Amino acid sequence: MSTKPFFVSSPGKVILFGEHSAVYSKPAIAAALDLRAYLLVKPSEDPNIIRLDFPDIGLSHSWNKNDIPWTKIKEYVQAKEGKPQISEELIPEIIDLLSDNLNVPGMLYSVRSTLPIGAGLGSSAAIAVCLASAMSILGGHVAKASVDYDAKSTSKNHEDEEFIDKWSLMGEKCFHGNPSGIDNAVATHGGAVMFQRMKNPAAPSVRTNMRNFPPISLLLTNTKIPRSTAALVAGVSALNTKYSKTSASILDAMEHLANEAYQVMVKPFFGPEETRTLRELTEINHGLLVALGVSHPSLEKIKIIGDSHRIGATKLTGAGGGGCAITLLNENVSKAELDNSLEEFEANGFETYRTSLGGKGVGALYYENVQEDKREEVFSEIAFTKFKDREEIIQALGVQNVSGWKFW
Ligand SMILES: Nc1ncnc2c1ncn2[C@@H]1O[C@H](COP(=O)(O)OP(=O)(O)OP(=O)(O)O)[C@@H](O)[C@H]1O
Ligand SMILES: C[C@@](O)(CCO)CC(=O)[O-]
Ligand SMILES: [Mg+2]
Repeated sequence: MSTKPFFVSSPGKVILFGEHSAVYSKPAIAAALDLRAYLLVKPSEDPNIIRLDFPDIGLSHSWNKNDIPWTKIKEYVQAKEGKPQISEELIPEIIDLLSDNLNVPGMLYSVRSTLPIGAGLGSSAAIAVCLASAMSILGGHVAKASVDYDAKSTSKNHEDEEFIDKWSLMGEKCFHGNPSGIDNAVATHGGAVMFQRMKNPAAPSVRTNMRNFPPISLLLTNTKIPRSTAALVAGVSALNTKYSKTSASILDAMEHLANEAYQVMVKPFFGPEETRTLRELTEINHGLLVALGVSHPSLEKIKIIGDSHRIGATKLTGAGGGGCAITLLNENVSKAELDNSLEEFEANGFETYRTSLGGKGVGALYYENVQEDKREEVFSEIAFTKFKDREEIIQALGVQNVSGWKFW
C-alpha cells in the first residue's frame, strides 16, 4: 500500500464495428485512442477525510471515514488470498471496493480527462479503469507497474491487468447498467481488440488482441450533442422487446459484419482492396445502427457532409445519439476535398480530431519515478485541477511526454 501520491491514467477508445450489438454477445472491434483520463491520488490533509474531486464535471464530495459503517460492510466482502472477488451483482462489489479504504488513510481522488465527456469515446470507462487501478494499488492487489512506455507488451503482467479490467467493469455498471465490457477492456489493455461478451454472464468475455492492426486513416468528428450511454442502451433494449425478431436480424447482421471486418483486418497484406472493404462495411454498420434508432440528425449531418465531399466512409461510434462519428478516409482523398469538409464541419459547430489508434492501456506514475526536484509541481493538486485545456494536461502529464510512466 502506498500513501505517497501517484497518478494513474487510461485511454478512451474508438469502436470501429459492433457498438450496441456488443451488449448482445456479438463480436465487436475497438482500439485505444491517444486521448486519456488521469487520476491523482494523494493523502488528505485530514486523514479521516475521503474526497472526490472531479472538476471536469463540477463534482466535489467528501466523506468522513468514521461515518461509514465499515464493520457491517465488511461482512459482505468476499476475498480470496487477500484480493476482493468480483461477482455478478453490483451493490456488494461497490461496498467491497469501498471497504478497501478501511486500511488506508483518507485520500483525495482527483480526475481530469482529455476525452470529450459523453461523446462515444469511452470517457466513462477511462474513469472506471483509473479508479479501479488506483484502488488496486492502494489495496496492494496488484504488483507495481514496471513496464516502460516504449517497452514491448510481451513482458506485461496479464494477471494484474485482468484484475483491473474486471473491477473497472463494475464501474461501468454504475455508469450504464448493462455494459458489454469492451470499453473498459480497451481502456485497461490498450491496443486493438476483437471482443465478445459471453451469453452466460458468469463466463469471462473473449478478447483477441489484434497485433498487426492495419494503419487506418481516421477522422473523428464530435457533434458536441450530449447524450447518455445508459439511455441509448436502454432504448435498444426496448426495441428488442417490442420487435424481437426484426431486431435479432439486425444484431445478427452486425455479427456477420464484425466477423468479416476482422478477417480483412488480420490479413498479412492490407492494401487498397482491404481498405475499400472496410469502408463498405463501415457504411453498412452505420445503416444498421440507424435501424436500431441510435443515430441523431447531427450525426447524419456529418455523414452527409463527408459523403458529399467523398472523403470516405462515415459511421457513428460508441453509443450514438450525438457524440462522435468516425470517417475512414479514402486513400486518394484530395487535400481540397478534405479541407472543404473540415470547413463545413467547423461551420456547423462540430469539432474534428486526427488521432492515432492502438496506444497504451492503463499506466501509473509513482512518486519515486519522478525526479526529486519536480515532485512537488507534478503532484500538485492545485496545478492539476487548474489545467485550462487538453493541451495543458497532455503537456504536463501525457504518458507519451513525461518520463516515469509505467505500465503493467
Ligand atoms: N472527466 C470526467 N470527470 C468525471 N466524470 C466523468 C469524466 N468523464 C466521464 N465521466 C463520467 O462518465 C459519464 C459519461 O459516460 P457515458 O458512458 O455516457 O459516455 P462516454 O463513455 O463518453 O461514451 P461511450 O460510452 O459511448 O463510449 C459522465 O456523465 C460522467 O459521469
Ligand atoms: C453502446 C456500447 O456498445 C458501446 C459504448 O461505447 C455499450 C457497451 O458495449 O457497453
Ligand atoms: Mg461510456
